[in-house]
Amino acid sequence: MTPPSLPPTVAAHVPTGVLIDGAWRPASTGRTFEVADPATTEVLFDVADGGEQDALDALTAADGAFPEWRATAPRVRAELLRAVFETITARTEDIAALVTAEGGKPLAESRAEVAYGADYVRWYSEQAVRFEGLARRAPSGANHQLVLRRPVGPALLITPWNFPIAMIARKVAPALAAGCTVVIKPAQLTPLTTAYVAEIIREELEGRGLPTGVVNVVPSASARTISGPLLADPRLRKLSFTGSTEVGAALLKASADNILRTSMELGGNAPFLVFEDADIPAAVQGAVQAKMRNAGQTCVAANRFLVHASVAEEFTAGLTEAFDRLVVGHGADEGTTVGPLIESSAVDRVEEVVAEAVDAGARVRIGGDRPDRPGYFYAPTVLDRVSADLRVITEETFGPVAPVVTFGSEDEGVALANSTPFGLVAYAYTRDIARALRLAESVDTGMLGVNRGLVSDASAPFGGVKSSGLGREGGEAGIEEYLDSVYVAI
Ligand SMILES: O=CCCC(=O)O
Repeated sequence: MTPPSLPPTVAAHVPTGVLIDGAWRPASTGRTFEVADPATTEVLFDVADGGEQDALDALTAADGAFPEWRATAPRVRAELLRAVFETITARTEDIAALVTAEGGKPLAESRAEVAYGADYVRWYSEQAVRFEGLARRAPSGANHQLVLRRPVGPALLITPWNFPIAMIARKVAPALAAGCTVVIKPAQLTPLTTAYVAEIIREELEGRGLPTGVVNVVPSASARTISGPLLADPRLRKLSFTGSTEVGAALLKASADNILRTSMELGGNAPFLVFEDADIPAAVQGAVQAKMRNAGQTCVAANRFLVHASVAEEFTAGLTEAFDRLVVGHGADEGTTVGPLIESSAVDRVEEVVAEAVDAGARVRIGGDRPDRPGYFYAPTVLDRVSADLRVITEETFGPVAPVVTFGSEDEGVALANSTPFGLVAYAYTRDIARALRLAESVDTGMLGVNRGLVSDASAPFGGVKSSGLGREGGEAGIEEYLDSVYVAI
């Protein structure tokens, strides 16, 4: 069934099987699972529910293709990725419609995500020919040292539902550029965009006579059914995962037996600090961007607004007015600026943490309820008088809720910012550059936005510290995750 949000011309080109060694086929289980539009709850597609046999077949294909793929000239890999970038960019409208249909985000955001995802592919097409090695005389003078780089091997890429093109692009592009082959396990809730992009890569591989097993895709309703046998198989050499800290920790344990290389992009609890010297209208604008991208469902979403007491009312009133101007609706409707949450349980959770805050004395400045319409919506919400020990502050809300907590000094603000096991991103608004540099030293974070509500950039190292993960995606660092060093003493 194709709802109006997904043009039939796009729907006709979405593969719904498993992709193994260059061919789409039904799952070996004979089962399918449903993918629905979160704005209407209508079912879009039945997708192959891959099982253990599909996972192992995909790894066999990736392992079989690896020797030939790693031996291709870097320029060949670069040109393949460049062609994929061009095709994704040319098909922006189709892919954006798909992102909106399965994930709910407004079309303008989906277009931005397509450009962001394509940018990873372009960046790694450029990096594919620029691996850094080393040649030098040993300090003893007795010999020379060469350090060569080579791909780690077949990689399992497990992606989340909230950015179905950007998250796969930033894993698959550096993997392919490095010479690795891959098995992709897309998110159960949004597997369609990944399948569409994988088909673009498959066509390019086939058209250039390159090994067809380089990219394999196994959708499944059970992530563990796919990851379990693959992590236990010594042919797999690398795991890259984006998702919750809880699942990431379990995957790290499962990766230990085969000593896998791992990259983990996990949960966050981003503080958004507004100091007394901040440009408040700019801070409000940045806050809307940092909070409301994908209706608050991003790992880099500002989760806690920590505001100096002297500017708290001006900031909170400005944020309330800005939220009042947002338009909640179906992402494909003209004018929508906030789409639905991904599923019913996500709305239940947001409702629960807001109710807990209100019971504890928080004040609802705007929102605080579900709009009266079908689909998984929650109203953009601003809360103030919030105590810092409530779940709306201590846990990642993953919804359109902005709780405001006040502080009295820079030290107190930093202490509040650091009072979490997470450290993915932080945002700070201040006119004082010395303070901004102090924050870069004192806030526990992998990324810091200074007077900016968005840090994501294909050419920059994205990743966190503490329970927010291991490794970096994007930039020069991203390809390192897929490369080993070989030191040669001559
Ligand atoms: O949700 C995680 C990734 C978001 C981003 O790359 O900006």
